[in-house]
Amino acid sequence: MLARLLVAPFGSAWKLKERCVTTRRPFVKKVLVNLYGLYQYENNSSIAWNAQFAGEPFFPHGPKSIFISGGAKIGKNCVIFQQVTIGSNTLADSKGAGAPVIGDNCYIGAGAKIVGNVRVGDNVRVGANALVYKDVPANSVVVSSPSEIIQRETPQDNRFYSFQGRWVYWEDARWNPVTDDGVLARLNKQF
Ligand SMILES: CC(=O)SCCNC(=O)CCNC(=O)[C@H](O)C(C)(C)COP(=O)(O)OP(=O)(O)OC[C@H]1O[C@@H](n2cnc3c(N)ncnc32)[C@H](O)[C@@H]1OP(=O)(O)O
Repeated sequence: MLARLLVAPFGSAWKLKERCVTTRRPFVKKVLVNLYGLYQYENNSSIAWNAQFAGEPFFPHGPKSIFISGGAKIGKNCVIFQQVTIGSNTLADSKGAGAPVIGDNCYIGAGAKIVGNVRVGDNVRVGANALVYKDVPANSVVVSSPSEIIQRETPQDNRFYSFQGRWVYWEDARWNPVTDDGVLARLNKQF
């Protein structure tokens, strides 16, 4: 809240980020970078002030829980969902050491992780929760493991929970103790 108020005179956090880059005077730069950092902290994000963007991206759910390394380069007109990481690999002897370079018009789904010295071409779709550590050619879609159904036609009893030594279930917007002896016997047998 405080950071949002302090950022308001700059027009937006994005404009503040640009000022962090263009400001030459060291003391002013330090103040701006710290204010920008506070704003990121309040959003549970860390989009580095010196990460290079060819244009302002669109954050459909706001810049929340998004981590982008200072070494990353990102093209114009990109869409970046929440919980995305675009991160550096800083292990000196690693094959993937370096930071991602992402093209124009990319769409990066929620929770995707793009790490290390990878090139993602223009017009790429990165699926939700994808882990990208190898180059992705332009005009492609990249996803990680598909979801797998491991049981079918087996009703799942998701009602009962063990809490502080008692069995409880959630109903009418509150936790209720299990009192049915039959249910209790079954639950105690299982655990
Ligand atoms: C609160 C909120 O709403 S936040 C919004 C969150 N939404 C997102 O993050 C959207 C991210 N988008 C996705 O993940 C999309 O599914 C995309 C971008 C991967 C879809 O790309 P499309 O080119 O349209 O692919 P399409 O839907 O046709 O699916 C192609 C294949 O990928 C699979 N697939 C789709 N998404 C994923 C994924 N995230 N992970 C793994 N596999 C996936 C599909 O099952 C399909 O498999 P099949 O060919 O074996 O049937």
